[in-house]
Amino acid sequence: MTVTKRTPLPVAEAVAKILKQSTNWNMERVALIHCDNRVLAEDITATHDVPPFDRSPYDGFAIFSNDTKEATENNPVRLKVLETIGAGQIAINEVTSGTAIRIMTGAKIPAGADAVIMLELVKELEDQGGSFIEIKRSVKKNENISFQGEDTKQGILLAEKGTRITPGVIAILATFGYDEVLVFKQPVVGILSTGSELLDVHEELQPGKIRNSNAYMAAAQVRSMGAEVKLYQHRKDDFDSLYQNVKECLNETDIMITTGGVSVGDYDFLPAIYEKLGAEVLFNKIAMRPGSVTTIAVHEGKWLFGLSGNPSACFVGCELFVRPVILSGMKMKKIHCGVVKAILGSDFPKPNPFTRFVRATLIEESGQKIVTPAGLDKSSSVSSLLHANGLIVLPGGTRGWEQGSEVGVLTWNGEGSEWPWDYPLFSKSSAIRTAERQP
Ligand SMILES: Nc1nc2c(c(=O)[nH]1)N[C@H]1C(S)=C(S)[C@@H](COP(=O)(O)OP(=O)(O)OC[C@H]3O[C@@H](n4cnc5c(N)ncnc54)[C@H](O)[C@@H]3O)O[C@H]1N2
Ligand code: MOO
Ligand SMILES: [Mg+2]
Repeated sequence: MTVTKRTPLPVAEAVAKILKQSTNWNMERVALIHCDNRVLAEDITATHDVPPFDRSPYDGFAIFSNDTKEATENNPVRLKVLETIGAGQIAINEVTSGTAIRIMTGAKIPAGADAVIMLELVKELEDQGGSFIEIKRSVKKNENISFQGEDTKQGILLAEKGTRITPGVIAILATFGYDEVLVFKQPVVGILSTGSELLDVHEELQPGKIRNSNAYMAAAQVRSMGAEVKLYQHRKDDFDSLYQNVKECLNETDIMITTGGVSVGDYDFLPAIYEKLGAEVLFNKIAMRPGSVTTIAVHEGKWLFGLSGNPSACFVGCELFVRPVILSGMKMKKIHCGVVKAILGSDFPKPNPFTRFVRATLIEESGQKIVTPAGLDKSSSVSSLLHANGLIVLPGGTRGWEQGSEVGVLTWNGEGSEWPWDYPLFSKSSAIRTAERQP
C-alpha cells in the first residue's frame, strides 16, 4: 500500500478552515435550576428596576431627616415610633415630622421618610404615650436608603445570547423571573477510541496492551466545553467493522470524535473510512506538534474529528479544533482557548520545524506570569497532562527557546479568546536560536 502524501497546513489556516463552516446547535427551554454552565440562546434584559422600590439597607428607623437637624449629644431629638415593618411588609402609616417607623433591612421605605438611622444609634424609650426613640446626631436626607434602580435600571441589556450561564447569570435570571431559560442544546459528541491494543479502564494489563485513556480524557474536555458525551465502546483496528461503527455513531451524534488510526500505519483506517463515507476532509496534516496527523472532516452536517491516538496530541487536537466548533454553534464570542503572555521558566532547546504546543504549568509570581513545560514533551506522553494548565505556543521554524523569552500560552480553565488571536502567537520574532546564544 502506498502512503498518500499529506501537505501540512499552518495551524492558523486549519482553525480558519474550521471557522468557515457554519455550525448552529438547536435551542431548548430548560428549567432555571438545570441551567448552570449552559449557554443563553436569548438576550436577557432587565424587565424592571432593581431594587424595584426604595428600601432600607439596615435594621433601624425610617425618619424625616429634617427632624434631626439640631440633634446633638446634649440635645437629643425625640420621635414617636408609629409601627414596625419587616422586609416584605408595607407601612400603614406615613412618616411625618416628629415620627419614625421601625424598619428592617429590605423593607420598603415608608412614605414621608427620607432617611434611615441604624438601631445601634438610637435610644429606645417606652412611656404611657407609646414607643419613642432619641437621636443624638443629625441624619442627612437620603442617608441609608437603597434607591429603586440603583443596582439595575429597567431596559438595560444584561447578558447577550451566547453568554455562558454562570452562578452570577443565574442570579440575574432568577431576579427577573426566568423559571425557564432559552438555551442552546448541548451538541452530542460521540467518542469512539480505535486501537486493537486498547483495554477498558477496569481491565488488567496484558502484554502489548494499554488502557484506553483518550476516550475518558476527551469526554471530560468536551463536557467542560458544554457538550453532551456519548461514549462508545472502543473498537479494534478492523476496516469493515470500524466503518460500520463510525457510520452508526454518526447517526446518533452531532460531532464524532475518534481517537487513533489517523496516521499512515497499516492499521490506521480513519482516512480510508472518511473516504468511503464520502466525507469532505478539511485537512489531514497540520504543521503542529503534537497532533500533526489530526484529520477533520464534515459529512451531511456532522463533524468528524479524527484525533491522534497519542494522548497529548489527542488533548491538543480537542482544545484547538473541537472547542471552537462546540462553542461557535452556541454563538459564543470567545470560542477559543484563552491567550496570555508569559515568561518561559526554563530553556526549551528542541528545534521546532512545526509550531509546538507544549503542555505546561502557568503560575503567577509577584505579578509575573511564568510558564514551564509540565513534563515529558512527547506526543505519546500522558504524564505531562497531569499538571498542565496551559499550552506554550512555540512558533514553527525556530531552533529553540531560552528561559526568560516571552511566549504565548493557551489556557482552558478561564476565559476564552476570540479569533484571530491578538497576540502574535505564531510569529517567531522573539525566538532565540539556541545555537547563537551567548555563553
Ligand atoms: N511513518 C509514520 N509514522 C507515524 C507518523 C508519520 O507521520 N509517519 N505520525 C506519528 C504521529 S506524529 C502520531 S501523533 C501518531 C498518530 O497515530 P494514530 O493517530 O494513527 O494513532 P494510533 O496509531 O492508533 O496510536 C498511536 C499511539 O497512541 C496510543 N493510543 C491509541 N489510542 C489510545 C487511547 N485511546 N488511549 C491511550 N493511548 C492510545 C497507541 O497505543 C499508540 O501508541 O503516529 C505516528 N506515526
Ligand atoms: O501528530 Mo504527532 O502527535 O505530531 O507527534
Ligand atoms: Mg497509527
